[in-house]
Amino acid sequence: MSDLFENAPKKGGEYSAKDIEVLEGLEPVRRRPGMYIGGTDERALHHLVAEVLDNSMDEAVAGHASRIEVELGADFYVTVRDNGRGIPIDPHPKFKNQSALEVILTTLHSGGKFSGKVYQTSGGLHGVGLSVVNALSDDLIVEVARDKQLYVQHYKRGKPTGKLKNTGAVNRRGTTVKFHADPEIFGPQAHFKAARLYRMCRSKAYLFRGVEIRWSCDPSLIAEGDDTPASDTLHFPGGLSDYLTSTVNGRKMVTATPFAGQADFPDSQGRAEWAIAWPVDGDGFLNSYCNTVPTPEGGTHEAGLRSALARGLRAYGELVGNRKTSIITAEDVTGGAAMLLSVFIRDPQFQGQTKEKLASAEATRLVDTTIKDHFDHWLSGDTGRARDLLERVIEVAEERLRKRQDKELSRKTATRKLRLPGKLADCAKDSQDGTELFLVEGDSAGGSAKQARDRETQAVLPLRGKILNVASASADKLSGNQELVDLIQALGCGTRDKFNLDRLRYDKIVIMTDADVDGAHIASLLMTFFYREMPGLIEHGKLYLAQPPLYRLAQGGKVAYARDDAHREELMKAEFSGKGKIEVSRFKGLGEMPASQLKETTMDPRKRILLRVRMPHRYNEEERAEARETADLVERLMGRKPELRFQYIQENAQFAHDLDV
Ligand SMILES: Nc1ncnc2c1ncn2[C@@H]1O[C@H](COP(=O)(O)OP(=O)(O)OP(=O)(O)O)[C@@H](O)[C@H]1O
Ligand SMILES: [Mg+2]
Ligand SMILES: [Mg+2]
Repeated sequence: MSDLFENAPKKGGEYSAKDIEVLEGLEPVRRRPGMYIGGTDERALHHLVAEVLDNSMDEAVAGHASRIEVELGADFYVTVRDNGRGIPIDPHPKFKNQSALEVILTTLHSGGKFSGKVYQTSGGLHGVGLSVVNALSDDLIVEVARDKQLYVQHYKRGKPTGKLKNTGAVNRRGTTVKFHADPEIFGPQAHFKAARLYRMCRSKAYLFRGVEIRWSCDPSLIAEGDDTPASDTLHFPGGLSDYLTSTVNGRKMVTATPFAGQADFPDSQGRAEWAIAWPVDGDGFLNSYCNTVPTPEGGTHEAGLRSALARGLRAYGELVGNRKTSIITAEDVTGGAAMLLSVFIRDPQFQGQTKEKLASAEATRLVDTTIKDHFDHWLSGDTGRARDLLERVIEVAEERLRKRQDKELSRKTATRKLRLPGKLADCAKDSQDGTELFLVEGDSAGGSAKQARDRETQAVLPLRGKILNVASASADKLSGNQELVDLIQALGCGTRDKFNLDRLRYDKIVIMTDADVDGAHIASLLMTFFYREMPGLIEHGKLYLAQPPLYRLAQGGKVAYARDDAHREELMKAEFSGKGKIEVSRFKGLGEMPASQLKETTMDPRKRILLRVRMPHRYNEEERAEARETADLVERLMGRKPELRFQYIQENAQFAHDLDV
C-alpha cells in the first residue's frame, strides 16, 4: 500500500487532490459564464434581462401580477418591476441566518418552481436565473414590497454588501430588480440596446394577454434611424394573432385569413396558441415559445406543429381526391409559412439554461393532436381557402421535385458547361456530396495544400495576394477582380439574387490562411465577401475556417502542434515532461509546412478542427433584426480597422467551434 504512494512520481506530471478545486457559491458562474448564459457576447448580455423579465412573466402567468415595468437608464442600469407577490423575505428554514431572498440571489438551484405548487406553467425551472444575473452584475439592488412593507438589499458581483433592510411602509406589492452588467465579464464596451430590449418586452406582451408591460428608456439611448419608442405601454388582447398581423404587415397571403387559435391540452396539461399564414412570396419563419421563453432552436413543440399541418392538409387533399396530395411533405406545407407558436406546459424540459430548445417529449403529441383538430375544422370550414392552400403547397412540392432532379445531374456535366478557373485543383469525385474546397493564400501554400489533400474529395483554389476589401467595393469593382471571379466560378452557385445553393459544387468551403495577422485579415475579407454576396452559404452552414497550427513542439519522439501562444504554453505543461529540451518551431506560413504535416494538422477530416462560420441563429422576426445589427457589426469590423478584425477572429477561434459572424 505505502509502496504505491511512494512510487508515485513527485515531479513534473504531479496531479493530486490539491489540484481539484471546488468552486463555492456563485464563483462558478463568474468563472464559466458561458455555461449559464451561453457566452459573454451581446446575446448573452441581453439574456440577463430575459432572466429577470421571465421571473416577472412567470408571476403574471400564474395570475399574481398584471403589470411589469422595464426601464433602461442612461447609466445602462436595467430595472424590472412587477406587481406580483414579491420574493419571499422570511428566514429560510434551511439557512437560518439568511432570508429566502438572499438564498435565492446567492445560491444556484434555489427557487419556488421545482414542485409546481406555487407556479404551474413557469418559464423558470432551474432556480438559477436570478442568482446568475446577480453573479454577473457589478451592482444589483432588489426591492420587495410585501405585506405593506418595503425591503431592500444591495449586492455586488453576487455578494450582499449589507443586510436586508426594512425601509418602512408601502402601499403596493411586488418585486423590483435593478442591475448593471459587470464590465469585467462582458467587456467595457458592451451595453444593453434599447431596440433589443423593447422587442423582447413586446414579444412577451404578445405572448400573454393578461399582462401589461410598460417600457421606457432614456431617449439618448435610441440610435438615429431606430424607431424604438422611448416609452410605450404594451398590452395585446389579441395575442399571437395580433403579433402575426404586425409581423407580416402588408404582405400578400395565399389565404385571406390566417389559421389562428388557442386551445387547452387535455387533463390540464397546459395549452397552445398559434397563428399561421402563408405569404405569397414564400418567405416564411417560425417563432416558437414555451411558457413565454423564446425557443429559437425549436424543439418538440415545433415538431408537433409541423406534423399537424402536414397531416391536416394531406388528409384534406385525399378527401377532395387530389391525386398529387401524396407528394406533399411537412416542409412543403410549413417551409414558406409565417408561423407563431406558443405553448404553456408543466415542468418543461429545455436544453441548457438559455432554454433555446424545448426537449419535453410529450409536447409533440399534445401540440400535434390539438392543432390538427383545429386545422381540420379550419380547412373544411371554407373550401375556397382550403383549395387555394392545397394548390399552392402542391406547387411548392413540384418545384422541390424538379430541383432535386436538376441536382441529380452529375456535377461533371455542370462542370463541363462551366468554365472552371485554371488554378483550381479540382477533386475527382463527381457529386457534391462530401467534397471540400480549400481557399488558400498564395501559390506556395497552394502547392503544399495540393500535395496534402485527398484528391478524391478535396479541391484547392489558391488566391493571390489580398483580395479586394469587398465590404466597401461596388458591384462592378467586384466583377473586375479576377480572384473573386475565379472564386465565384469555382463555387458555381452564383451570387446575391442569383444565388442557388443546389448548384454549389462542394459540400464545404474551407478558408485556410496562415495563423498570423495577414492570414486573419484575408480570412475576414473572405468572410465579408461571402456574407455580402452569398449569405445563403453561411446560413446553410457551408463555410468553415481551417485552424492551422502556429507552432510545432517536439521532445524525443513526441510531437504536438499549437494554435497560438496560449495553446503552446498549455501543451508544454500538459503534454511534455519537465525533463529534456522541448524543441519549438514556429511555422512561417502554410507554404513552409511540409505537406504531411499540413495534412495531419489541418486538412485530414479525421484529425483537424474546423470552425463553422454561422449567422446568428435562425430566421424569425427578432433574429432577423439581430442579423441586420450583425450586418452593421461586420461592416464596422471589416470596414476599417484591421486590428479589430484580427482580434475578432482570434477570440472567436479560441472559444467556439461555431463562429458567429
Ligand atoms: N419577480 C418575482 N416574483 C416572485 N418570485 C420571484 C420573482 N423572481 C424570482 N422569484 C422567486 O425566486 C426563485 C428563483 O428565481 P430564479 O430566476 O433564480 O430561478 P427560477 O425562475 O426558479 O428558474 P430559472 O433558473 O429557470 O429561471 C423563483 O423560483 C421564484 O420563487
Ligand atoms: Mg427564473
Ligand atoms: Mg436562483
